[in-house]
Amino acid sequence: MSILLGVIADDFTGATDIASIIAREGMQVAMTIGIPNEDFDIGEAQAVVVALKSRTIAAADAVSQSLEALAWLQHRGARQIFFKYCSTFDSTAEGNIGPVADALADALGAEIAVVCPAFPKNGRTVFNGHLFVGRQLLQDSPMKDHPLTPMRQSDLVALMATQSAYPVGLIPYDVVSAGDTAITQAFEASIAAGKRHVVVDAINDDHLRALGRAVRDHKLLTGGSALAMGLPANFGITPKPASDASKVVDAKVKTAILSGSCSAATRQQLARARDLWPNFKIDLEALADGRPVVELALAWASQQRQDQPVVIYGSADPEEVEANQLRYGRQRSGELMEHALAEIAKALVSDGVHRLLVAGGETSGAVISALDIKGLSIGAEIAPGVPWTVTLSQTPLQVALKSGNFGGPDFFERALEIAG
Ligand SMILES: Nc1ncnc2c1ncn2[C@@H]1O[C@H](COP(=O)(O)OP(=O)(O)OP(=O)(O)O)[C@@H](O)[C@H]1O
Ligand SMILES: O=C(O)[C@@H](O)C(=O)CO
Repeated sequence: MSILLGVIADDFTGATDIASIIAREGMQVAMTIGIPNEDFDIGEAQAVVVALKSRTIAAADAVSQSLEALAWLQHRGARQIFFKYCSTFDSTAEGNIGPVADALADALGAEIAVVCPAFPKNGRTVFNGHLFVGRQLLQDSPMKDHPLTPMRQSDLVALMATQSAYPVGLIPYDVVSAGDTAITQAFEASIAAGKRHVVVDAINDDHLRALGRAVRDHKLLTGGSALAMGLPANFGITPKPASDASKVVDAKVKTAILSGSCSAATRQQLARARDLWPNFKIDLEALADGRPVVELALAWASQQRQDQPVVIYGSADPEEVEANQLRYGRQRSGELMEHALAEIAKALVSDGVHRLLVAGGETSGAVISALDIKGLSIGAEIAPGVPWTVTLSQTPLQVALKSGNFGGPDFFERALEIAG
């Protein structure tokens, strides 16, 4: 069967985010970790989400991986391609959003591509081309201190223009609120004006649904997951009741919460989790000194009660992260922590942990890659953009990959409540 929608996501949490939104709107979704083999079984999937870990790698590598994913999706007949990036436009000085969007537009022969990271349910809105996180401009939000992709500019037209080789336009709020016909006309005017990428304002879900209708014939869409909300309807698909596919694992399974996310939201969630459950902090300095931190964490975990989750985290406040980065370098600090958490995940799973909650996009990428998981099926939504998933592996694991900034303060408790 040919697929309708092909999604290329630049990180794993973002991939589960968009997969859960598409599934909620009624599409059968398969999610692959990395570019799948030719024989990857997509079953009855109408949409396939290819999860890459390409957000912070070299731009040239992000482009080549994305093009490879595109080729795979085209081979499966995908009628429309969606490049999913973060709702806070997480990117480095080199990209990778612009270079990947350019390359996909070229490969598809797309004359225009929307740029819309808005995710109103999670407080991300775009107004006059500026990205807001709650009431703050992106550049004033905690994203300015992100360990890997500090965002210090909120004007998406300017940001995209520095990353892309093509002219960038804007479809502002007044046009968007006039509805899909007005948006369609504005896209035509943008093409006539020589624009290739167009930032589109959206401050609520109605705007995104109108935009979804207006882009029904576009070959390439780029944006956050909420832009996908209106797409299944373009293919005549209607929403289905919530799935309970996540509840395949016994309720009393051993559970671990692993966090490398240093976002304000995760730190608040962790503060609550630490009050409730046994917890262990990974010391980056000890890791850098080559001390056996992973072994210590595992020995500690093995002494904890089996009927409650263990919480293992590296997450730290911006001052501590900055001090670590000054001492060990930004990339090395991130890699040391990701590697340690991934090794811990591997050992915990072989020791019988069957339910994992992982916080942080890069961290999730490291953990899922280390576990050698090839795909995930999407289950119940814990919070907007964060579903439970079940791994497509011989011994299925129940996994939730939480984007750093997603979820309320009680996210971890809520996740365990609905896990079964
Ligand atoms: N104590 C620490 N010092 C320095 N870096 C750290 C520390 N703890 C974690 N890190 C690194 O910070 C980075 C956090 O990125 P990650 O993508 O995992 O979380 P996030 O940015 O909050 O999530 P998302 O990308 O979903 O928004 C990782 O590379 C992680 O290894
Ligand atoms: O769009 C978002 O905010 C998330 O899906 C994400 O990509 C965070 O890493």
